Amino acid sequence: QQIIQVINPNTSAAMTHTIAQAARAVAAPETTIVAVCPSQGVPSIEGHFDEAVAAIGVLEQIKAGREQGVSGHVIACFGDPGLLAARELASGPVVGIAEASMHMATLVATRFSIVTTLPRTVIIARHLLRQYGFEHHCSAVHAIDLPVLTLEDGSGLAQEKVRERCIQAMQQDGSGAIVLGCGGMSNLAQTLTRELGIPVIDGVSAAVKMVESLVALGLSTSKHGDLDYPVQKNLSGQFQHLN
Ligand SMILES: NC(=O)NC1=NC(=O)NC1=O
Repeated sequence: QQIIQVINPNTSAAMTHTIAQAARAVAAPETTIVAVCPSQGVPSIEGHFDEAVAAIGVLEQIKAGREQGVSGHVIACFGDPGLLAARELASGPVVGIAEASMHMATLVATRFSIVTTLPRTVIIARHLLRQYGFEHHCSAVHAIDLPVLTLEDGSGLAQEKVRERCIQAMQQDGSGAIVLGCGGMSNLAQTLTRELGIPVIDGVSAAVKMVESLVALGLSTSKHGDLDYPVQKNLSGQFQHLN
């Protein structure tokens, strides 16, 4: 038995539920998924400011998960907010859904496209492609030009826009795979893969299986060097609970 903590870095309960369902759909029988989100922070993450605010909530959840003895962690926002800080704090493996989906895409295609939410989050995806070394694997990054929380408004409009953008990417980009660029899209991958006949990859499920693999291989975050636990010091005020 093992527990994998899946953190939705935004405070939307509906999106946490969507993410939890996608994680549980692929988790191994011996894996228990614990889905959480910060008690305070941003309702959705749509830029650099939101990511900075959300990162503190991610670290709070990582600390709580480590104290509960979880085997590993998933950061379920396409910006992978707080990823390296989370790896310092965690003892188990920490995988972000952007890096997980990008890695998976490179294993099934020579080029992939990304379909994300607002145009301004395109730059965040581009920063991650460079940081992870996948720039030359990614043909294009598209945005549905709708706010993140429209994915949870029940209208189906955002889901239809994702489908349209995936079809465009398949026809125009010369990509063999498509990466869904938002945790809130995690329930669309299977249907779109079947309908479009192209691997459409969700980062939540990819990250859950990568954490399971790391645990199975006995691999956890290296504490040799820059991902060692944070230097002990006295955090003050509202950050005391992170000590
Ligand atoms: N590109 C994105 O839409 N990132 C995200 N913002 C959120 O609040 N969750 C995501 O996955």
